Amino acid sequence: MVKLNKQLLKGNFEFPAGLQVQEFPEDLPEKVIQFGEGNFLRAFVDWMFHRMNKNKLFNGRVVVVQPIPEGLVEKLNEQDGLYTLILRGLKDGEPTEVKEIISSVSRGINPYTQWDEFLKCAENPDIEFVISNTTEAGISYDKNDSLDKKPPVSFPGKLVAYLYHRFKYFDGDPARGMVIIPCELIDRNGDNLKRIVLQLSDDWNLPEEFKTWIKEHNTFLNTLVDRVVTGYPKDEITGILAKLGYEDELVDTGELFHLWVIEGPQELSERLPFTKVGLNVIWTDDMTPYRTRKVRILNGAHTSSVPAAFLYGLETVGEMMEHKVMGEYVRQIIYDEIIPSIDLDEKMLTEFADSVVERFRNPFIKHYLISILLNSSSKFKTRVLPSIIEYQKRFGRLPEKLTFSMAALIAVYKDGRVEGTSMRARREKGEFIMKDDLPVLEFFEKTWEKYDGSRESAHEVARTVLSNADIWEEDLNGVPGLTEKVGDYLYQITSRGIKQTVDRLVKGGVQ
Ligand SMILES: NC(=O)c1ccc[n+]([C@@H]2O[C@H](COP(=O)([O-])OP(=O)(O)OC[C@H]3O[C@@H](n4cnc5c(N)ncnc54)[C@H](O)[C@@H]3O)[C@@H](O)[C@H]2O)c1
Ligand SMILES: O=P(O)(O)OC[C@@H](O)[C@@H](O)[C@H](O)[C@H](O)CO
Repeated sequence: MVKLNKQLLKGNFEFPAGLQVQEFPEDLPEKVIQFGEGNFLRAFVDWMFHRMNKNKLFNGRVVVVQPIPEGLVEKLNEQDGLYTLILRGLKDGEPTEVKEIISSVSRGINPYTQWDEFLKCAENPDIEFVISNTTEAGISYDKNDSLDKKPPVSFPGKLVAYLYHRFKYFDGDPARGMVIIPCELIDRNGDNLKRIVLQLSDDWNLPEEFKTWIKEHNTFLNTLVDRVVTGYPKDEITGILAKLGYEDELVDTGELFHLWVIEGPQELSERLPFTKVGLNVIWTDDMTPYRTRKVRILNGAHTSSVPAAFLYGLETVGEMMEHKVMGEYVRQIIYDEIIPSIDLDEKMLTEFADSVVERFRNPFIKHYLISILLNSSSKFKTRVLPSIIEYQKRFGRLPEKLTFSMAALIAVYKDGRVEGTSMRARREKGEFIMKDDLPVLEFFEKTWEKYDGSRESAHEVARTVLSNADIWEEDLNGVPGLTEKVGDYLYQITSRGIKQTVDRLVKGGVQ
């Protein structure tokens, strides 16, 4: 089979009907440097730049930097930055599939083997924007990082190296400051990235003038992204490629829905005219309500329902939503516990929740529970725990199902064995590989080893887990009633099994 690359676009290859293909944009300059080549950015930001280019609006391309040693830039370069994006869902009630070859990526750079090439991008005056999505783990301060490492280990370290090179090359020219737009799903991603960039600049004794240039002439924006991206469609790839007629190792899939909230000055919306091509991008001066709504309802519902659904034996979000018990469990969690815990307009929250339920039910995408389970402990802290704590404060009692969801998450690690950097764990249906931070996996392995099957021992597991301030940033045994309830649920899950426990919980029978 022929491979997707620019020759294919330039030649007479007969692309299948229904696939949108643009002329290869050879002459467009690179205007964006992007840290991260993952599924999400390719199905979201790069798709947006592509849409603008198609409408002759942005007229620029994205040079993609691989943030860690392993990644996809080699494959990206083999395909001249091209890949096929398949978006699926209901549009005006009709099943819709949009297939398109995305051509906004100019090339990929691996800074581990192409450090000079990476720095050369800092010398390019056309490159004005930095985009990133390096997972929640990416925007973190590493005090051992160093400018002498080529490249520095962390993403913020690489960004400092880039900005410092630019600062020196353009002699501190204020006009060469960058607009930095992170997409990581952490609270106030732009503010946090800026804080770490300045901290590293201090640690590395970089000149005061550089730090002033960062503060005064570079803009760090806070953003919130929303689109379910299901990535490479491993189950259906043979059929998809047969229909496309060419080989593409970077096929990406996701839902039709998208929303990008950017907290930033209106004048930037002129330089980044996403809305002019109908993209759902909101420029605002306060993204907090959007973030609270999305992270607590959509991500919170995922993170609180997936452990139980996965232990139950289900595989995808779609299956979970259509399941008689689990589907009801998710709805009860959203409407009876998460929404009442949030201090925002209830009507607005309910409308958003309705749309989330519909998106979760999207029958045209396969969102695997196991991929949502990845790094669940840190996600639980930011996405679910605030709902538990705030519900407790508002109503003087714990939300049953969210509290149970904590026990279900702890139960996922039961009898798991750490192997290398992941854990071999077991549900009724069979073995699976659980991925989380290594210290977290080791902690759960050790904690469960002491379990003897008794109620007291289940309470001890709950007490030990809740006391781990490295995971929760506080000792959660201080939350009234939490240890007791989580311990009870752990005992029920391990003695009766997950199915019976959830079934009774949903029908209001467990206590
Ligand atoms: N997939 C979705 O539906 C979706 C939707 C919204 C937001 N997100 C966010 O996007 C993130 C990435 O999702 P994805 O689907 O693109 O995953 P992916 O695995 O395809 O890509 C992950 C990217 O992060 C980089 N990365 C991983 N660990 C890193 C580290 N420690 N330091 C620096 N870079 C690191 C990788 O190099 C890669 O570029 C997720 O963490 C999620 O919070 C995903
Ligand atoms: O991508 P993660 O692993 O951070 O979280 C899993 C899902 O909750 C997430 O991908 C959502 O589908 C997404 O945030 C929707 O915008």
